[in-house]
Amino acid sequence: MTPGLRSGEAPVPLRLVQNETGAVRVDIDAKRFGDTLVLRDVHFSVTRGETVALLGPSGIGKSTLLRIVAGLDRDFDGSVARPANMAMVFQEPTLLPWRSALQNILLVHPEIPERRARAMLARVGLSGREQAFPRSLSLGQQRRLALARAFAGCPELLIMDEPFVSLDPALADSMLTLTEELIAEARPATLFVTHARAEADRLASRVLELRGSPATLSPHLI
Ligand SMILES: Nc1ncnc2c1ncn2[C@@H]1O[C@H](COP(=O)(O)OP(=O)(O)OP(=O)(O)O)[C@@H](O)[C@H]1O
Repeated sequence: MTPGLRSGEAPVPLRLVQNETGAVRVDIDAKRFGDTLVLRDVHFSVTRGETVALLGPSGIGKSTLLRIVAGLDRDFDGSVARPANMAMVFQEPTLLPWRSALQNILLVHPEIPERRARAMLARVGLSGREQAFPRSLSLGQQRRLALARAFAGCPELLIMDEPFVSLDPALADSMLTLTEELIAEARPATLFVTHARAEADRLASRVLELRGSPATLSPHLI
């Protein structure tokens, strides 16, 4: 029997389909690494304009879940329906070191006009730094550039993996405010991982928590 299924149920074919509504539908029956079952019966949706925080202890499977939702890991039992236009923000800014701030946006979004890339840089407070290389930017500026790049393509789905971790409190606060504003403008379906309950309470309209071994979802209303 396919793992994660109850007796009598038909196996769900592995598929990753495009969702035209801008919403995300996640149905993970099982995710294994080798013989180890990491995720079991993880089912949830995120609608367009909704921000959902994903909490859980270290090593429980949060990043694994994000990678499945993003389509980076297709080796699981179940299905994910998501919009095609997606952006990801990681703990590290993951910028191209030998490209200018402007090129870091345009190379990822060849479809947008240069004026939009410049406008996004201005929107995140990097006006005048268009030709700067990432290493000449402060960590806060690099994170702002990563946000500008994520939002430049008007994503329908935004996935963030601990985007504010290891920032000093003042910088984390200003990044949170900027992210809140950008999300309010673009209204993507947003799913983000955090260890900080305060971040979840501030940004998210709903909190999901992974618990147990193998991990499954325990929903919380806030
Ligand atoms: N590529 C892999 N191969 C084998 N095991 C893996 C792989 N990636 C993750 N794991 C294991 O899967 C489990 C979940 O890992 P994951 O990184 O998703 O946890 P996490 O909740 O994001 O942790 P953290 O909060 O520390 O980042 C862990 O036990 C990890 O060791």
